[in-house]
Amino acid sequence: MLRVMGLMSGTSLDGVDVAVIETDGEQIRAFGPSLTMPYGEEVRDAVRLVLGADAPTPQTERAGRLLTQAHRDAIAALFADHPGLRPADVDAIGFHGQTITHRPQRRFTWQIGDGAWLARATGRPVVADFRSADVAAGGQGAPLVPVYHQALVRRAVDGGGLRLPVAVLNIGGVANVTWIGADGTLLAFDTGPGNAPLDDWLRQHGSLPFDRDGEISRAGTVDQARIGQFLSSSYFSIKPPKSLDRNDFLSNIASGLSLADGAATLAWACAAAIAAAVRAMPQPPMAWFVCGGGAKNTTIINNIERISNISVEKCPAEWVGDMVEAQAFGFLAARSLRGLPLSFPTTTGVPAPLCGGRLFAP
Ligand SMILES: Nc1ncnc2c1ncn2[C@@H]1O[C@H](COP(=O)(O)OP(=O)(O)OP(=O)(O)O)[C@@H](O)[C@H]1O
Ligand SMILES: CC(=O)N[C@H]1[C@@H]2OC[C@@H](O2)[C@@H](O)[C@@H]1O[C@H](C)C(=O)O
Repeated sequence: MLRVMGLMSGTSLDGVDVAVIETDGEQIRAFGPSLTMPYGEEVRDAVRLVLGADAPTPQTERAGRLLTQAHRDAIAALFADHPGLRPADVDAIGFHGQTITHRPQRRFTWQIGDGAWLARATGRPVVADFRSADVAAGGQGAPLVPVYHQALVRRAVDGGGLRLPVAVLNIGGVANVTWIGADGTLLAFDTGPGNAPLDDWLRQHGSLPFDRDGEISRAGTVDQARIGQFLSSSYFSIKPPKSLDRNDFLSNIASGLSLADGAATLAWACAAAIAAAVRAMPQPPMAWFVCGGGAKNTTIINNIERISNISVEKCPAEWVGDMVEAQAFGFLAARSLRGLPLSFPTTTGVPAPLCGGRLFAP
């Protein structure tokens, strides 16, 4: 068993999640401490400036440097909060970096962040660059979390009380789903926009970072004509596996609406895209389990239940919903070190199960 630390900086650009787990890359033995360190405006602005970049520039260098330093600071904060855990107790760090551009159809995906620098700064082996090998082999490069969702679900099934098939949702900036069948079959893909268009809408029109607890979207009226238009996007008829970049769906479906009606329409759009995902599954899931920050948006959660007619169940407490992605990159680091596959034909569309990640020694 390894003790690994996973680091995730997701598409919502809210901060770095750090989580420790004990695993051999197949089973999860224990969950360790975790924390979120929000980004300061300097890092967030530097990253926003380079979203969509496809070649290195002084701006991408700067964003990568600030981002990596913020990850080092988040790691230091975790050790400071947990003096019983020393750096030497961590066998490896899984460092996702920050996706700034994701164009798998051009075999291009770019996560900024300097794995070599982080390995030197922490004195620990770092596994980074998780998506490139998959994209180079013709896969979508995302989602990569499904194999970890599978391990979580297996543990919960063994513990009793969870019946298959289930669907584990991650609602971050973009939303993705992992369907797990009774025989362990995996099917995974990005369902559509998550919180990103809603966050952008509230930032631009309400000077708010996000729709806390779904309060603003709850107060508005959904514009169903715009939802109809949104659901006619070709993305929803593409067969999975499929993946998205943060800004593939922008907040312009809300243009001209009031703050609350725009928020209500965007929160419905996120849920309608999730409900539409059931059509691609071999069987409807018995329940949704929702991770990621969007799990706290009760409007989105209620909408998912209403549109899909499938209940959203509480995740087992040990999962720590906000930390699942960070835990996953620790798990993927362990798999990478053991040469186990990270992606599969049914999760990224890669032709055969494939390992990935690049190891940086300290
Ligand atoms: N209390 C809350 N109420 C409503 N929404 C919330 C709350 N807390 C967080 N969120 C939403 O969750 C988002 C952050 O989610 P998360 O950290 O899972 O995303 P991410 O990891 O950056 O994205 P991705 O999974 O796409 O890479 C915020 O931007 C916000 O929209
Ligand atoms: C290219 C990229 O970074 N994609 C992210 C993004 O955020 C959510 C969704 O889109 C998912 O496909 C993926 O992240 C998770 C962690 C994954 O790879 O499973």
